[in-house]
Amino acid sequence: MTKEKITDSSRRIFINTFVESYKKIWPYVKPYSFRAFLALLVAIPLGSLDAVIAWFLKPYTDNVIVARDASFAIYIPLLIIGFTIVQGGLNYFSAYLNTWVGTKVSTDLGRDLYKKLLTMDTPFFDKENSGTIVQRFFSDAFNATNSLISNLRHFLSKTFSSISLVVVLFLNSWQLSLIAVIALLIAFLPIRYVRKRMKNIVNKSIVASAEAVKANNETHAGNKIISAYNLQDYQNKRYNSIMDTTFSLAIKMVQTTNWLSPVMHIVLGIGVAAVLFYSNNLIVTGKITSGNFASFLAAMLLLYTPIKTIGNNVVDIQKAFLAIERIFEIFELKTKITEVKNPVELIRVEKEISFENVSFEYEPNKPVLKDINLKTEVGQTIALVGNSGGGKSTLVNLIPRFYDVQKGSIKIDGVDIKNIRLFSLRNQISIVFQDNFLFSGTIRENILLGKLNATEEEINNAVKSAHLDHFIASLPNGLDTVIGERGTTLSGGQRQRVGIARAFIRNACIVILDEATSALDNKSEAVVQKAIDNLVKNRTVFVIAHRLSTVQNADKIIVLNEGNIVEEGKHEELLKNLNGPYYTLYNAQFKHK
Ligand SMILES: Nc1ncnc2c1ncn2[C@@H]1O[C@H](COP(=O)(O)OP(=O)(O)OP(=O)(O)O)[C@@H](O)[C@H]1O
Repeated sequence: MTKEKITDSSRRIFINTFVESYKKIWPYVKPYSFRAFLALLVAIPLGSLDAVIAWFLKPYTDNVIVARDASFAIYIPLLIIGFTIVQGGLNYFSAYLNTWVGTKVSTDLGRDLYKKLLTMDTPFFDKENSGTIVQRFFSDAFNATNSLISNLRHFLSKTFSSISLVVVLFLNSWQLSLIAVIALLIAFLPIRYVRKRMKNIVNKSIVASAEAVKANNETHAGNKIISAYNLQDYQNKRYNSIMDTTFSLAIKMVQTTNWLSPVMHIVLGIGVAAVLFYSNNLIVTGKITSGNFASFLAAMLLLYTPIKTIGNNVVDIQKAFLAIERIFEIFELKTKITEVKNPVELIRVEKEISFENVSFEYEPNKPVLKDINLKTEVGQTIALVGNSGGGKSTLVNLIPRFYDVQKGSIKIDGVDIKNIRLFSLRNQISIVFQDNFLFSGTIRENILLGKLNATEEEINNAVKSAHLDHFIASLPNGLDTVIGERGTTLSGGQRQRVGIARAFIRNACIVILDEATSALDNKSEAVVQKAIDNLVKNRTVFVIAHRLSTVQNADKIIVLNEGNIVEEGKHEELLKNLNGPYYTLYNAQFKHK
């Protein structure tokens, strides 16, 4: 490709991105287009007023300085006061309008980004770290729109200021103006070369600041491990290395962009020198008056500030556009878990849930479940046991479609769950994990998450069934007691029972218990087990438990090792097979006890 072609295509890319970015952000500006338009209009007189001083110098020089006619100068103080008041008022109005529109746009964008985040699926959250999510779904949107709006405001007023000053230049002398304009154009040339290099640095900076946010999040979540293992120095070193990267990227950015200003300064300086050199001839031959020259020079010098500001603004606007590109990339993110057209509504499970030749892998060619066939009738309890990493959690995670099977299918009453409306499928499932996530807020709010419109009676019922009633009665604020973030002010058993109450109030026909009692001591386990017994009554249950004592009453026990069902049956039947994996597991637990 020739040099011109490269230049031409990079210019096209720049203009296209500019237009594309605007097209994308337009729906967000549209509802406020009147104010946005007004803000734009205000920028015209605000910028153009800069030229008044320069233009004024011509009659002033010709009348007062050259012709010595003082009467002309009488109104000047009044004019200056009036002019300043108008410009001050316009400045305030422009800042107000721009901030109003900008903040509206950025908060609307923030709302939509959060809405998008809520639609993302488990495979997405497995892949993205918390820092990247904060950065991409939150910080980027606010920084980009705020920077865009404020830079755009200055860009507009300074552009109008430049245009009006250029008009003054031409009104005074077209010959000198040509020299000045050529100098300005040359000064602007380097701007577009900067963009490509910036993009790379900006992308790296985003990764670095996402790492910093992640490190802060992990320090909060893992504070006990950090204290217990004296990891302060270790964490500090890791954080320092992130900060070093941030610093070197910031410097790289300065090196990439900050040469623009001095280069423009030098080119414009050469322009002023050329104008002065040529103007001697024009004045001597009487082609321009002294007033023309004074006004021209003032306009040219005044032009330097807005042009320089525009240079910086363009760099910042480009940064904002790069951020906007990234924001709109988020809106285009596709989830792996999708819904078919016209999905079936799941009202309740009537007959059975079946796994038919189900195979699954998180990563290509690393099968986690291999050709699983499994059937459970409604109201039955299926227990999953087996070696660690055998695929038990993975298997139950497939039922609410946290992940989709790659081969085979899971069916509810003969309907593939991929054909069921996701909302209705999940509405029929209550899950209790080993570590139930509790949200900041009150105990009541956390229980209500299972069913937002539950009645007081339903809440009390859930509390009783989860064996939480005595504990709640002992609290001064009862159900309205505020628990810390993630429920840190509760014990493990209490947290678990709040999770069970939440699952209970949902009243779903499928219950999944993923090691719901594994983290508890025997005493807490006994209470939680009672709560679980209430939860699973008359429902179809999948239970994963390491303690085999808790699964002895299951209708069917499945032993899952390395992704294969290696044995299945009732407890007593399985124990008869003295060479079988269940017997080995059972024996191992009793020997440990
Ligand atoms: N999100 C994930 N991404 C990639 N691999 C995963 C993911 N979750 C689990 N795995 C892998 O899948 C395999 C099965 O894990 P799974 O959690 O289903 O086993 P498990 O039988 O429940 O184990 P445990 O009894 O220890 O909880 C493991 O090798 C694990 O490393």
